[in-house]
Amino acid sequence: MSLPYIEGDEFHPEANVKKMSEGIPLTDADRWDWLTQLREEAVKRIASGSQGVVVTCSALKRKYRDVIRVAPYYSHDVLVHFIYLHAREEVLVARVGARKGHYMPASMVHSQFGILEAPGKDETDVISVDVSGTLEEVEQDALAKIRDAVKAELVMDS
Ligand SMILES: Nc1ncnc2c1ncn2[C@@H]1O[C@H](COP(=O)(O)OP(=O)(O)O)[C@@H](O)[C@H]1O
Ligand SMILES: O=C(O)[C@H](O)[C@@H](O)[C@H](O)[C@H](O)COP(=O)(O)O
Repeated sequence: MSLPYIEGDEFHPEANVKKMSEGIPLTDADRWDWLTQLREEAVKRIASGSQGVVVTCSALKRKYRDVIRVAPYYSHDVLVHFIYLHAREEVLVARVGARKGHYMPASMVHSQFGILEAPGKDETDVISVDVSGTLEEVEQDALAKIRDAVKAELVMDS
């Protein structure tokens, strides 16, 4: 997509990383400043001339997504889209278990499913992508859906 990329993991404070390394799920309070910071970083990139920005993070609850959704309040021409990457728990546990050199143990995937609020039908800014397939399949599907969403937006604007 040739856009700058903000990886949410890199913005967790040390206390959050320590908790997650110990297999302790974060609380809403632990996530609040982190989500705000991700939004601020994204808005900053756009304000400094970027056409857009990709942020990856686990916005598991609707109220977390709402933190990101207020971005246009700070920078009026910003349009927010979410891409909801979903797969069955077993698939994600296996992938996280096989991942090397990351602080998050696979055991935490379960608690994340426990609090996950899958986007509702009324969250019309969400594009859903099933990530059970290969990386190539996921990439193609995601890019096709993003292109469609952008096209639909241009039609609405014209
Ligand atoms: N479609 C896929 N097929 C196989 N492995 C995948 C796929 N997507 C991601 N992975 C692997 O799963 C692990 C978790 O993916 P990652 O991108 O780190 O997820 P997140 O940052 O959302 O936790 C990584 O080791 C990644 O290489
Ligand atoms: O809100 C949270 O509980 C964390 O953000 C968590 O969801 C995130 O998954 C970890 O930072 C692990 O990093 P990965 O997203 O790379 O697995």
